[in-house]
Amino acid sequence: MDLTALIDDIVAAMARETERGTVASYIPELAKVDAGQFGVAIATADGRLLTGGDADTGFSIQSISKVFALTLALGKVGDQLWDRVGREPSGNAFNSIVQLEQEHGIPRNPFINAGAIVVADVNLGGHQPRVAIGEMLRFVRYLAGDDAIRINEEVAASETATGYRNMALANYMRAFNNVRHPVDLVLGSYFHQCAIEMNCRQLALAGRYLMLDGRHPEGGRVVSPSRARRINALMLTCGHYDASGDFAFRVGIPGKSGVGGGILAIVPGRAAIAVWSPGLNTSGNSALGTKALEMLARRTGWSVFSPPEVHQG
Ligand SMILES: NC(=O)CC[C@H](N)C(=O)O
Repeated sequence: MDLTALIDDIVAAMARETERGTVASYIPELAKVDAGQFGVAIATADGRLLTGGDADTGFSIQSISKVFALTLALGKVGDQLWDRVGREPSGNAFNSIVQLEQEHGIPRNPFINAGAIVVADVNLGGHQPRVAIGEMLRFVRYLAGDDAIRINEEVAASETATGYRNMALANYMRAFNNVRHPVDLVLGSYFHQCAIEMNCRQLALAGRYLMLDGRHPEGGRVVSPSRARRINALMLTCGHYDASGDFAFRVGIPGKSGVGGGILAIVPGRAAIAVWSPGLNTSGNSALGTKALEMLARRTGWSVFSPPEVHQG
């Protein structure tokens, strides 16, 4: 499989698309982004990095940060995390509150907002937000091998000023003692983690440990093999909220989306893929990003549901 030619085909096909979705506007700073952009990067298990389109343009990773935050939280508290957050798809929107009352303040999974706020609470660990934010940034830089990765303070401030739903979720869970630090500190940390800015190239590199059974490609281990597999399992079942089933059906590999329009997708043993296009579909997932991954999976044969020998890439 000639991945360079495939990337060229994908970039050309996405340029022709007229249904490009709608840029998120509930975080005012994100509404300023031009919906005409599309980028893709593929980091392969044999150490290549192939890119196309706007792969060097930075974007807000938003909920993709929940993958890295979960990895850190599991490193801190291990399986005890699962006393405070579930592992089931919610079947609801990413910012929904409805299940929390019936389910006693325990969010369905770490990738919906409520679950990610609990994870942020765990990662605070009694420290000030700047300590947790610094740790997260160092972790992502280490995964990507790139110290240029930064937090976009305007995006963080924009969400801090308007994140009423997240404030409601955090306060609600505080009432169940499932958020244990002051709500403003937890959300300060969460909003900054979401405001990490990366380009497709950096994001694909940061995702390599998940295709390598938890190994860092430069040596050493980020997580154990079983933990890497479990994070991938959660990405497949919960990474696209109430559209996770549709993503598994159409694309067939674990993926995590963010309202900045990025998606990180993992083909175990093969590739870590980042796509980005800011226009979202009605579930809040990148419209073109999903289409591009569908095309890539079809052309390469990459799927977690097929034996590796049929993969062409
Ligand atoms: N789906 C997302 O990317 C949501 C992240 C965003 N920061 C929020 O909490 O609303």
